[in-house]
Amino acid sequence: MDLIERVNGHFLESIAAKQASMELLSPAVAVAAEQMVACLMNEGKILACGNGGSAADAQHFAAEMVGRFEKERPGLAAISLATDSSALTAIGNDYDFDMVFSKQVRALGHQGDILLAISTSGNSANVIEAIYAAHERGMSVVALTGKDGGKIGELLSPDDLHLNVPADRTARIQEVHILLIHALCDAIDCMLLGGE
Ligand SMILES: O=C(CO)[C@@H](O)[C@H](O)[C@H](O)[C@H](O)COP(=O)(O)O
Ligand SMILES: [Zn+2]
Repeated sequence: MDLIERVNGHFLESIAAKQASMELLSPAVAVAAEQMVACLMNEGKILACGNGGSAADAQHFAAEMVGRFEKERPGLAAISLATDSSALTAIGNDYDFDMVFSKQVRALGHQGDILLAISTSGNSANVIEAIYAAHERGMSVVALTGKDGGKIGELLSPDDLHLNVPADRTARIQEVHILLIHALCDAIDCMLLGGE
């Protein structure tokens, strides 16, 4: 087996997924960034959640909000719900793993906050529960999914935004998700600080 060919295949597939996503999702990313800026300027915050690679994405996003992305600016209010190992293990152990994010949303979320829900399949039960909890709290949802959007695609409300990556392979969807997250960070900074 030619491993270089195989690696080239990953690059080509990733490029194709990104090209298709650009054509489909750029306007929705701009709207999501506008909603996030409005939320942050109104004393709101963004809660982010996901499993596995998407947990890393939630943490990555929150770090770039609270710290910085590319430009110097005051920190912005965002929390990864996938990062506190004590909360995750306590809720998972004492209640149910399906509740690890929703319990945190109910504890921390307020009307006007935004939930950034990340799931490549759109079917992770704990992310779905977090969306129910966000709706209950009067929060809107920005959902990053892939494949057919899964159950998440069906339960979003008209106030929510669905960024569904048109790809089937989890790795490719994750690669587009991190690009979408960086594009969101850049658009938020551009609105707050002006573009160069
Ligand atoms: O990073 C990867 C695969 O690339 C895995 O860790 C993956 O994130 C996990 O299997 C997740 O549990 C998948 O959940 P989801 O994206 O379907 O919500
Ligand atoms: Zn991965």
